[in-house]
Amino acid sequence: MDAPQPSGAEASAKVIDGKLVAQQIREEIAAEVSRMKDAIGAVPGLAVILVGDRKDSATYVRNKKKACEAAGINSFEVRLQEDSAEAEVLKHIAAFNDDPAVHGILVQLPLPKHMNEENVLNAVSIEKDVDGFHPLNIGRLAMRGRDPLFVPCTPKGCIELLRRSGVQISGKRAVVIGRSNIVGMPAALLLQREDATVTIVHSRTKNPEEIVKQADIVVSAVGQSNMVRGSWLKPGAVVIDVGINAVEDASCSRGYKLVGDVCYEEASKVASAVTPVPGGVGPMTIAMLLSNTLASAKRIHNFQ
Ligand SMILES: Nc1nc2c(c(=O)[nH]1)N[C@@H](CN(C=O)c1ccc(C(=O)N[C@@H](CCC(=O)O)C(=O)O)cc1)CN2
Ligand SMILES: [Mg+2]
Repeated sequence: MDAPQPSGAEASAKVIDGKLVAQQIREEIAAEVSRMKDAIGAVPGLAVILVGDRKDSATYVRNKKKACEAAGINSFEVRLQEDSAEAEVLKHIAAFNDDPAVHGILVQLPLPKHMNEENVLNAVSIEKDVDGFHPLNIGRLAMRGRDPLFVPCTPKGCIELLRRSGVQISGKRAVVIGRSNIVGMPAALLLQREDATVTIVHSRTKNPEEIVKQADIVVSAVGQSNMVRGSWLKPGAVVIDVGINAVEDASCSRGYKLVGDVCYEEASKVASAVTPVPGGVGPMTIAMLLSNTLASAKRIHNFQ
């Protein structure tokens, strides 16, 4: 899409409906899982390890399990107490690495502070690393001519949303705001692999708004509500808002509402397309996890 360029105050960006796209992808995956089961009798399996009692993590894990069920994917779950030893997590990872019914393993993040995230992520077999967080998979993402076995789900979801919305990436200027290991860095690498010219803006960047203003595609993943203003955006830019920030709102039954990093009202007057929060990138994360799990099972069973 070489987007129409909204200019006046009335202009309204296209809403990129991540919930709808994710649902379509989940249906495609369910059909593939069924085709695989019918053809070779094998069903993809996802193992999830959850440590501690964070409510948000428990919700994400529950939603992953439900999504697996709906797609016909088997799921296995291990829940450990907050004060469990790191060795306990490593023991479960080793067992899942050896289990032929398991094609994907993920450890829900963040881990409790006393655990070394790097040790834990390194322990997942790269062949089952459906979160794409193993350093070998991330390293391959960063290299030309090398392909990772898996790509992290949220950044993969951003690219898939752009692709399915008809947004051309090749040759465009992309700015990624934020440099986290799970979103910002892999998103920048993926955009670069799609032949965008990529700049990363981070907490030490001087005049971030001037850099963001040059972007045809903006991916924001910082976790600061309404940080990116309409005035930061180039008219016609495509905005992918990865931030999920809770802000107090007494009119909501749970006492807060979720907003993104981008001031949505302002952005929708300047951008050509924008993802909402909630209902934008978030649902794509789980759809991409199912996609990686199916791909892993197909790879392991040599099924096309
Ligand atoms: N091992 C991992 N840990 C974490 C990941 C990950 O990909 N792998 N990502 C996030 C959490 N996450 C999945 O784990 C996740 C976040 C958000 C959503 C989502 O659908 N969000 C909804 C809003 C949900 C709500 O109402 O609270 C949306 O944006 O519309 C799905 C998955 C950190 N940890
Ligand atoms: Mg950051």
